[in-house]
Amino acid sequence: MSADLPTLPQTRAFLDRKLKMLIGAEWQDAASGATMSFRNPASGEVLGEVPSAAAEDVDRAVRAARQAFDDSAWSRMRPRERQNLLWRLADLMERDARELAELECLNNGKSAAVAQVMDVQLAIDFLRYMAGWATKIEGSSVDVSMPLMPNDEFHGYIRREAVGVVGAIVAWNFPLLLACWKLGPALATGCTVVLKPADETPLTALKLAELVLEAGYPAGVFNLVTGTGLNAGVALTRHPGVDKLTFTGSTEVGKQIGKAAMDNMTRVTLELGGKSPTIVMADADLQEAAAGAATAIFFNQGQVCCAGSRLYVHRKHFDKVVADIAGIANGMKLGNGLDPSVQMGPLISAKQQDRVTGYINLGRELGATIACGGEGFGPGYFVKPTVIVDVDQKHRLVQEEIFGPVLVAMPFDDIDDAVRMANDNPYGLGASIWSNDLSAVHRMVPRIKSGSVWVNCHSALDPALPFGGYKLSGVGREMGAAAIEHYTELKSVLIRL
Ligand SMILES: NC(=O)C1=CN([C@@H]2O[C@H](COP(=O)(O)OP(=O)(O)OC[C@H]3O[C@@H](n4cnc5c(N)ncnc54)[C@H](O)[C@@H]3O)[C@@H](O)[C@H]2O)C=CC1
Ligand SMILES: CCCCCC(=O)O
Repeated sequence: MSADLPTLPQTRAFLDRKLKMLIGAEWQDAASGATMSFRNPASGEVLGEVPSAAAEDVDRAVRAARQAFDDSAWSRMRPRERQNLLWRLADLMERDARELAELECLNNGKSAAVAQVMDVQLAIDFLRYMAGWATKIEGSSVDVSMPLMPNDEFHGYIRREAVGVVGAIVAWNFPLLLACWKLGPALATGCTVVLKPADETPLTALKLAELVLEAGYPAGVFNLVTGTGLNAGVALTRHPGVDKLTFTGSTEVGKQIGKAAMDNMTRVTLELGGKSPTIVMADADLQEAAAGAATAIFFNQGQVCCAGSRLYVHRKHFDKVVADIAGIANGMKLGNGLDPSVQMGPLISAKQQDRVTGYINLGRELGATIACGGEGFGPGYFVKPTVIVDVDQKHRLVQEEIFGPVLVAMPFDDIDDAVRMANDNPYGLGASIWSNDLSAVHRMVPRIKSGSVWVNCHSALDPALPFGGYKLSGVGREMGAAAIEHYTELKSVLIRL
């Protein structure tokens, strides 16, 4: 075990127990007895192991979710009770916020201090927002008539009903937050859930499962299967008993899931990759913009779907802004996320470290200039915060998601140039504009092809604002009223009086 272990005894106790999946009311091993280990990215050491579910385990979980949805205390529960349960779950997460943050830090590498005020708090706030929605899922009535029955009277109305059994598959960059983005609307609308966390990061999902039971949810409402994407993930995606799939991860896998879902006409929402531009205009507050652009790419080690991984700066400020960001990068303290003074942790895995350093080396081969950082190191899976210049729009570094602390930077000459370059990318998740010229900003916002646009900030999220992408960045939205629509079906009712 790593020497950098958590401060809370309950966190250590959690790590020391035998971790099992939650299917129905029981904590279970995989039927085959198969297990898979997960690591502490800060040291590379094995942290523990969980069951590695196969199709038969996923089938048991889906059946438990179906049973709970079709005929249980849950299916008879009224919206106010669903509201109160979600609020109680949020309260329990708040009680155990530090433990959740330490588990996330140990399993993902991110700062425990940041995880507590960002990942855990955003998840708590979102569940409370969704608790409010439980009692506000409304239909509507409409005056209808039938031309072929002119003398008859009718009453028409529209019901919004829970979609059913939800299969949720999430990634490793925000394990708890992504799980709660799926769990919140599902539980608010009366659905039931089978969650598969990422192979690398099962810990906070397991703790969440414990809190769901402690909150008082009936058995089978929330089921947790741990396992690999190719085994448990594929089985869940293809299971005919799943009414809706919700996925966060790579665009490559998202496409596979979307295609598989259509075989069963399973409803599907996909929150995928990104290559979001940060645009620093001629009138920007340059110190604020440089600090904001650095945070936009280096927060969470750049492992953020909407990270500001492309920087476009008005030509007259380009050299200064790049130099300021490089200065911030060179001054960052990298290390174990349990140390509150650490500003950047490791990447999630050796595979991810190799992927990111591979892109940096590709930049060198293509003649780009490494303005700062540019290398990985261990033990653990660290990559220094890196800024790359002397690239052009068609570079793979500019067109492809790197998903690490690597920023590519280019100058632009006018607003049209900036908009064209920002949109010249297969992704469309987020974008930020740094300017105090409201006319220019309001002219640009409608022209930017992305699901979120931030002004003088980046990656700022609120439960009420839908989050999701244009183009290769996904289908559908997380959060907001839009999420309620994705977890419900509409039913039209017409009664001849
Ligand atoms: N948009 C985002 O938030 C994220 C984007 N990514 C991108 O994906 C790249 C690769 O990261 P990975 O961890 O490999 O992401 P991934 O997309 O392969 O894995 C995400 C989740 O999908 C599951 N999965 C994998 N293959 C599956 C399949 N065929 N069917 C069903 N489930 C499957 C995994 O077990 C995990 O739970 C990253 O470098 C990054 O570019 C990765 C994570 C999050
Ligand atoms: C706080 C930002 C969360 C972004 C969610 C994602 O990377 O999938």
